[in-house]
Amino acid sequence: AVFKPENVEDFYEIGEVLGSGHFGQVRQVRERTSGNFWAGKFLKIRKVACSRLGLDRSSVEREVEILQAVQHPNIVALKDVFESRAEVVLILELVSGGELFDFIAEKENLLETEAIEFMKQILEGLKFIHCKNIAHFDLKPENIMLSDKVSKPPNIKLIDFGLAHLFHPGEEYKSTSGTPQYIAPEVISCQPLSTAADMWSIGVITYILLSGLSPFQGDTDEETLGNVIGMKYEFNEHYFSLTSPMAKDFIQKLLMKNPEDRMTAEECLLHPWIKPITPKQVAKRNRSSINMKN
Ligand SMILES: Cc1ccnnc1
Repeated sequence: AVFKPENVEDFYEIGEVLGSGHFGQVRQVRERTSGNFWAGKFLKIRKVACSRLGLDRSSVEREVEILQAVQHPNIVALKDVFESRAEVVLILELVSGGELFDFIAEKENLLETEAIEFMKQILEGLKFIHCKNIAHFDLKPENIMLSDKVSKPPNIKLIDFGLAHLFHPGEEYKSTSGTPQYIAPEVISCQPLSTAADMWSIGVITYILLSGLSPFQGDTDEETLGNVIGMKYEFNEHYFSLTSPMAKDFIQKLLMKNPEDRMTAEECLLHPWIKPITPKQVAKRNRSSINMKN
């Protein structure tokens, strides 16, 4: 694929840095014709294959293909792509509401019903990409953002598809990238991966959302990875006393060692914690709240 060879600065005024990561930098940009704001993701392309710096051009082409395939209200939209000699710039929808977890931390008390509203949107986005045989493979709180700071309820956007993968029928895919706290056991033990690896990450994210604790985190990455492989986690009564049994059941059905045993995004949306069936269940859920003590 060839991206626009024009100079991105002929069309966009480059603004402040919004974030940076393994890929390069994301900066706010302003479209000169319309005055609208977007996010420019500046990716360094490596000139020689053996260089450690920068990204392989083919991996950038993959990210662009995937973003073009996943147009959904809960997935960050791709508008344009420019390339210069050593850089590719993705022009993305501007997501300016900050990270989900910063939003939770700022609020006083958060009912499980509000946490469920967030989870529903995350799961709708995941259900959409998974039904297209695409896995995100880097789900973590930093990659779950709010579109703005004013919408009620806030609108969730999944960002950073730099590690995402489109599965072709019958293909085996292995990768060891991801963030230790959130990666599934099969990633660590180099087994073939599937969209179920994303569902494990959702289990970890839900556990943290409800308790403020990270289920497998150790003092070092090695310790964390050991805890994930050993399935060593618990619902410490001191942090989970206010959490409903349905919420714990939801998490347990995602933190399963065997990827095939885990709920899919579609099954999560039908789980009683997310989609209560009886008014009694709704009442039980509303009596519980998030533990904001820590
Ligand atoms: C960090 C970021 C990424 C994409 N869009 N807006 C902000």
